Amino acid sequence: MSEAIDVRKGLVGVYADESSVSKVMPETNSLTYRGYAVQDLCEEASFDEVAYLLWNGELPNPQQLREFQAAEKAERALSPALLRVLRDFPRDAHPMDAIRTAVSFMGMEDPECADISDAAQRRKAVRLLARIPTAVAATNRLSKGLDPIAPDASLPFCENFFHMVFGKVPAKEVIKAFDVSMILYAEHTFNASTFAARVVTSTMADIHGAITAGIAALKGPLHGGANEAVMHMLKEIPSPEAAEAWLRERFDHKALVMGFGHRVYKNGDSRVPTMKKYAEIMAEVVGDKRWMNTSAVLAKVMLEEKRIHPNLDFPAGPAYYLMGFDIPMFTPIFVCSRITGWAAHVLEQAADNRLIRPLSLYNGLEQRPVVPLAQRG
Ligand SMILES: CC(=O)SCCNC(=O)CCNC(=O)[C@H](O)C(C)(C)COP(=O)(O)OP(=O)(O)OC[C@H]1O[C@@H](n2cnc3c(N)ncnc32)[C@H](O)[C@@H]1OP(=O)(O)O
Ligand SMILES: O=C([O-])CC(=O)C(=O)O
Repeated sequence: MSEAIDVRKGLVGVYADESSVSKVMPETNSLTYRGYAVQDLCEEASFDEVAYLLWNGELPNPQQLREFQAAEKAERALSPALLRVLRDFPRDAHPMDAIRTAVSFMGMEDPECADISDAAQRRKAVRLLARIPTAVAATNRLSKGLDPIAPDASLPFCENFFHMVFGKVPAKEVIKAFDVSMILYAEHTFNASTFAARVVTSTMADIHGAITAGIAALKGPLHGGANEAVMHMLKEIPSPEAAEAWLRERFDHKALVMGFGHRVYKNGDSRVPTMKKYAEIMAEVVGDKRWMNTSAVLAKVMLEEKRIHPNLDFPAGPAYYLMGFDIPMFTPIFVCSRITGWAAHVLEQAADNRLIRPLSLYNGLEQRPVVPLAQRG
């Protein structure tokens, strides 16, 4: 008799490979990037330092950081051809579809597109880190009938993003909250989008293909798309006082509550306390506590009734809203950050590659004869 085959739907609990990029420790609700606690990185480092860390394994010294920042700043501009393509996208296209297509186009334009050597992939990763925010900001402005704003190489990464979206740089508290969100979103082991990028890389395809796949996977509401869904949900709830009744109605319909639950963390997402702190700072800065008050009611009732904790998308959604971003930009902003984690995994996968190709347990019909077309009723 053959042994029972262990099918792990959703690959739950499966270790697909080893990785030294980050470590999720659900037993202590903690997360480290290359050995550093993520909340320490949020307080002591900037997003570009974290990008350097993820790609190089160590935090940069001041000289290394200056060189890394200079390389990123030099690559921010989009080509005239890409800008023309962005202008031709349907006005109502979802920005995630636009950015996925833009990254694919960047691949065709890149002179090193097909070169999958480690050195070339690293250079292309810098170009993607630099250009994706430009494409996200341009897409947002074009969707509103506004002209894109060119990147400003005199501005740091986060300041430049606000400049390209709004034409101005906000207060330092807002920049800090945004920078923290970028650090928290940067990397999270073998999540669905990172795994998609690794699968593509395992075929020896190029980094633009891997990142395009990552973006496609991130869009879904069970993954990165949840940060947009959270804000739509918060806006549907008339007031914090109405939140509990609204939620109980969702329970009656057995509906998913967006921004809650996680495949790995079952007792709380390591990143939530830090993001919540900065979302609350944003609520103070803007003078609007409604979203955080509504969020607090939802989190309390979800925990009491379902024992389910919020994930990072839950505080990130209102934080981005309070920063003034349009809701369809939230997941593209996640892309601007996660390009760092995806690229780190592309490099790691390629450095010790084996084609990723699992098995499926067939449960269809037994083999049968093909009936010629004329005899089929
Ligand atoms: C950055 C990120 O990608 S974080 C994730 C963002 N995604 C979301 O916020 C979407 C909402 N959450 C979910 O859909 C899920 O929690 C996921 C997809 C994140 C994780 O899914 P899984 O690991 O497969 O969790 P699983 O489905 O086993 O959940 C266990 C139970 O909790 C329930 N549950 C989990 N999350 C939620 C939720 N958000 N709302 C209501 N019920 C939930 C499930 O329905 C399931 O109930 P059951 O045992 O009665 O069937
Ligand atoms: O780890 C996951 O499955 C999803 C997640 O939180 C992330 O990608 O940041």
